[in-house]
Amino acid sequence: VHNKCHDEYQKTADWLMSQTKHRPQVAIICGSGLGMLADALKCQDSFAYSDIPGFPQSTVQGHAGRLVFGELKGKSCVCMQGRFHMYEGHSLCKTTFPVRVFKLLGVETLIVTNAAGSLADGLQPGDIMIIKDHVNFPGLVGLNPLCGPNDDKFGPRFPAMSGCYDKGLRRLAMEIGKQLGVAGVMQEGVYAMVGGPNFETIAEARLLHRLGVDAVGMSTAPEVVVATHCGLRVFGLSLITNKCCTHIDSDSVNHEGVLEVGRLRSHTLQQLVTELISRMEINNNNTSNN
Ligand SMILES: O=P(O)(O)O[C@H]1O[C@H](CO)[C@@H](O)[C@H]1O
Ligand code: HPA
Repeated sequence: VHNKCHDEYQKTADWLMSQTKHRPQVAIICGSGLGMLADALKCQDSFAYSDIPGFPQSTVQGHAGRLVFGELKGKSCVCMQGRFHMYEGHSLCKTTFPVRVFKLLGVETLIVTNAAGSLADGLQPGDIMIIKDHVNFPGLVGLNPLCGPNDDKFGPRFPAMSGCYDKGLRRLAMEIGKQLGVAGVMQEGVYAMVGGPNFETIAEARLLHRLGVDAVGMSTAPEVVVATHCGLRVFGLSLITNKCCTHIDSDSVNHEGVLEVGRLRSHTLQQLVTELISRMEINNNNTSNN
């Protein structure tokens, strides 16, 4: 366990607030190949992760490694173009570092996105799965970012995780999907995080299927656990980029194919996220000074 102390999150938050006038209410974490979600932001201030004190570095193709602040439909946002994964060798505390920084910046709602493989018969590549719940496999065996001394300033020792994907936002997203004419490729489902970086074996994919998992990936759960612990409202979506290999003659999966589906679906995802942010209610009084 490599816990960070409160001061380390605060230092990074203070540095960011000294560099930008934006005071974000909503944070977005872009999944593999989904960095274009930041393109819709107006009046951008952007920072390379390598320039931000305390920030880890992105090492995965399809994750640019840039933090972008900006306005979207009257709301102040911050967007991570590139997330951190456990398989990159980061401690879980590092993979989730930005989430607590967002909390200190005044963010109220976290939108997490990811690329994921489908195990459900009804989910095809290109479909959008609204995450209704998750199975945190690394977490179940103790690989959890909340392990170690609890920081009571962020949240309780034993946080509840039932209901961590906000029901109101899920409902709103489905409604927006209908209005955008993409409801046919949208459904709710359960996401499971595995450690990666290898894609699943056939036996592993079959096991996940039998366990009732709809989509699988190598991220998201730790970020959502840390966000829920510190009281952020969470919305999550998976872009289904491939079917998991459940038979010897299934097409095999590769990262290039994963990124390609992201490119094909970029416009729809951008519309969906933009509308969701535009129509979600924000309770705090934080507004950008820009
Ligand atoms: O979860 P994101 O970051 O979207 O990326 C997914 O895509 C990559 C594999 O192609 C893995 O990193 C997996 O987790
Ligand atoms: O099939 C997959 N498995 C795990 N992670 C993934 N990320 C995209 N597709 C997959």
